[in-house]
Amino acid sequence: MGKKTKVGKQRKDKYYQLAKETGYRSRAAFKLIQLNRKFGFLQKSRVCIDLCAAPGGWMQVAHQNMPVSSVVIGVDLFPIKPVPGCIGLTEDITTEKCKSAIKKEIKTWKADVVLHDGAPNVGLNWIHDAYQQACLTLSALKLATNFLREGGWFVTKVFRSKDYHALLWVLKQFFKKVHATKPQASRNESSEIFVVCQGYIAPDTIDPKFLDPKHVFEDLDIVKKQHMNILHPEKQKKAKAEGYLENDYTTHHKVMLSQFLNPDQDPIDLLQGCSEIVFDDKSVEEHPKTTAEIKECCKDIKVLGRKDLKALLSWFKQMKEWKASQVVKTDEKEGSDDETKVEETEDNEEDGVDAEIAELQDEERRTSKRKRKQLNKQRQKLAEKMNLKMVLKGDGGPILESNDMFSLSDIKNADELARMIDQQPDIVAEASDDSDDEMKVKQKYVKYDTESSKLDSSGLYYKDSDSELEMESDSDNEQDKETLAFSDSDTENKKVAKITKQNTLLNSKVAKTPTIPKNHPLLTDLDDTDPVSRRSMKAELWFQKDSFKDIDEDDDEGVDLDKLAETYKEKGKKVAEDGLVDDKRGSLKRKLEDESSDDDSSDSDYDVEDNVAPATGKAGPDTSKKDGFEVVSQDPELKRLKKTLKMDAETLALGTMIATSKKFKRDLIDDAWNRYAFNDTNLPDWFVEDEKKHMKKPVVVPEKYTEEYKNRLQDINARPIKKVVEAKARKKKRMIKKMERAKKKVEAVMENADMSEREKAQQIKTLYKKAQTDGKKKVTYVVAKKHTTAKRMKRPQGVKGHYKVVDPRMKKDLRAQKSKEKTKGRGKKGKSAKNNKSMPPKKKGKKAKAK
Ligand SMILES: C[S@@+](CC[C@H](N)C(=O)[O-])C[C@H]1O[C@@H](n2cnc3c(N)ncnc32)[C@H](O)[C@@H]1O
Repeated sequence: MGKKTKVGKQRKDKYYQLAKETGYRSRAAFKLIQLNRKFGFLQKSRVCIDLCAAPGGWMQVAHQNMPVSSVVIGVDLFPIKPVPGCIGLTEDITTEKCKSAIKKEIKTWKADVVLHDGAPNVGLNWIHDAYQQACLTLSALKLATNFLREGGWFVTKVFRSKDYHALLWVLKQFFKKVHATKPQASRNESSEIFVVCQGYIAPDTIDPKFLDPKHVFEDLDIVKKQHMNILHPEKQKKAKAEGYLENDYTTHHKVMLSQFLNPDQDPIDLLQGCSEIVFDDKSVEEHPKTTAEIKECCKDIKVLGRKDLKALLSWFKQMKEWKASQVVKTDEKEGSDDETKVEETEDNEEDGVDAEIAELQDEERRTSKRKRKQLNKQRQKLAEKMNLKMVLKGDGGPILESNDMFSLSDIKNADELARMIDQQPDIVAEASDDSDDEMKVKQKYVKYDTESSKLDSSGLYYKDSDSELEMESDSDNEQDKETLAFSDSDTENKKVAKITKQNTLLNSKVAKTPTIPKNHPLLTDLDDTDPVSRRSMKAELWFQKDSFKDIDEDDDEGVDLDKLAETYKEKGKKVAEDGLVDDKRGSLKRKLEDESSDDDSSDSDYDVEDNVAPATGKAGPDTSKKDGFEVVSQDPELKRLKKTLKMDAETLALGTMIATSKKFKRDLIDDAWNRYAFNDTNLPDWFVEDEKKHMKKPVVVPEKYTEEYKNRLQDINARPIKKVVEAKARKKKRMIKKMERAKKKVEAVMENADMSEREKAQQIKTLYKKAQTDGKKKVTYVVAKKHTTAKRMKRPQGVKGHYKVVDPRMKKDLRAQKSKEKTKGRGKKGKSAKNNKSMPPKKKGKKAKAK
């Protein structure tokens, strides 16, 4: 199109704009970019000839994509404005002169790729233009055959016209693979397509007919062309002097239509020697598909063109099929009359059976679906309950507890209970370690039904066989726990409320079924106010700890300190593992608090009737015994003690030493008393204080013992708290998601053919940059100079990015506010409240809002 500068509105599409922006000389450049992206022919090419190259868009693309110092020769009717690193020739590609001009430039080299985007000066009519273009392509191919190396590429523009297939056929003779494609940059309304030919065969000699438009585009059928041999034109089949067939002395041969419609006959073979087709079948002749045109074609086969022959062949095919269907129909009709009746009855019977089977199958499917649904529902419920710790693993829950198994109304006293335990094979009772005369029964495991569900040492049910369901719900449990822990949504709360309600109802149902008299001997008041029993209970509680379990009375008299240190290490480890050392704060205090709250909850789990220590290993000490039962009392004093007790490394070490060595313990107690201790009352405060300081021998815990605890506590304290870890994990997750989103966007950008590489790179950079920031703009606050308003201030030196100019007053105010927040709550409550009241409310100015 060279100098043709007519630019219609329609031409100014996005590729036009893009070409302007990116500096390509023509929008056609994007077509080559897209073709090259698909086939990658430029990357490995060293020599490229671009035919019809003006204004040079393809030359630019070729130069950019080929290796450095490659040769690009552009040829056009019109002079090409020099493209850096490329050679431009002004020649007509259809001439011999052009060939020698290229030869001059290319010397002895061979081209790796020949491009052709030629469009002749057109305008007469479309058919003429298309033909001209096809001829130009043949000329380009001719040049390509001169300069291409073996295995080289030829890329050409072709218009879809009647000559398209002929052209494609010729191209296929010269190249191993021929791909026809229409790049995005090519307008849809344009009939141009691009043919990428791969792997030039490079024949030694080429029959000039292949490159002669007159011959290639002649209206002759492909069968004829196939006699042409591209590699060995001399071997082309010459028409043999076959002579006449016997009794056949004419060149005009009539063939009956029925012969063509014979399924065993190949119509192409028949067509070879046929001059006229005679209709001998009325039904075919009258068939709607037998058009007047077909009838006309049948009259003289020798004058038919490719198109007509094709139409004729397809008509034969259709007629053959129609004929075959006709035959089948008549056969069916004949046979069907006799068999219809028999078949009908059989069919009816079969249908009935089928329907029945289908119905049964349906029913079965529905039942199994219902069952599955129910099972899923049960599983879900169980998982929810487990989540709320209403039921523990394997806990059948209160529903399973049968009244006849353990009914308080049936048991009047401890003897009765003992008797019942003896009678009930399901209940396994274990006698207490202290074999008192009184019956102290610690029910450790209670089988409460034949399904072997048991109570574990902590009084919780478990099942012997871990069913699949349990395994699932267990894992679900872990997951759901987290969900519940972080979920504060209404639905979750409602769910929890609903389940709790259900459970309460169930509990109450079980508990309320038997009517128990109020003055039942097993019902005891938990609030034991007797201080003596409380103290003894405390002591009992203390000595029930695990640490004292393995201690024999006087076994450790002669224990040496080294041995003690070893034991201490072992024990220390166990203590830490057991969670005596709080793994979050490094303080035992919280752990103890948790324990005490657990106690609370477990206490509250029992109804009044359940005051009887119900088979829990954690049963309290036997302080008050009624009818031989241990009574667990709530001990507020102990709770207070636990709460206030601060366990540092030294105390923990001391505790372990006490627990492991009787001697050490006795010495410690001995040292706490002296002969001057009289337990006097009403002493002055200063004296009491002094006594505390000086009247006891200070306990020295060897440093090496405390060290380990210190280290452990340090480790624990160094750990970030759970909420921080969670927040960090959430942040990380957000970042990962962001990056994934950015990646997707980057992929989209990479696939965008409308953008240049540079634009893509820029956009990708910004996308990643944006993904890496946490979305908050970093704002630098700059304090305004005196007598300058914020608006007037220019960007101060050294300040990059987003900045805000703030008033100096505001800065001071904010600082004051911060320090006030820090000191909030210090001092006496009453006093601060008073002060707050007396302080005037702070004004909320615009400046404060700005922050
Ligand atoms: C569509 S333009 C080529 C655009 C070119 N590929 C580019 O990217 O800038 C077609 C070119 O074919 C050229 N052309 C047409 N007939 C030609 C011929 N016989 N010999 C050489 N060039 C010819 C025209 O001058 C016109 O510049």
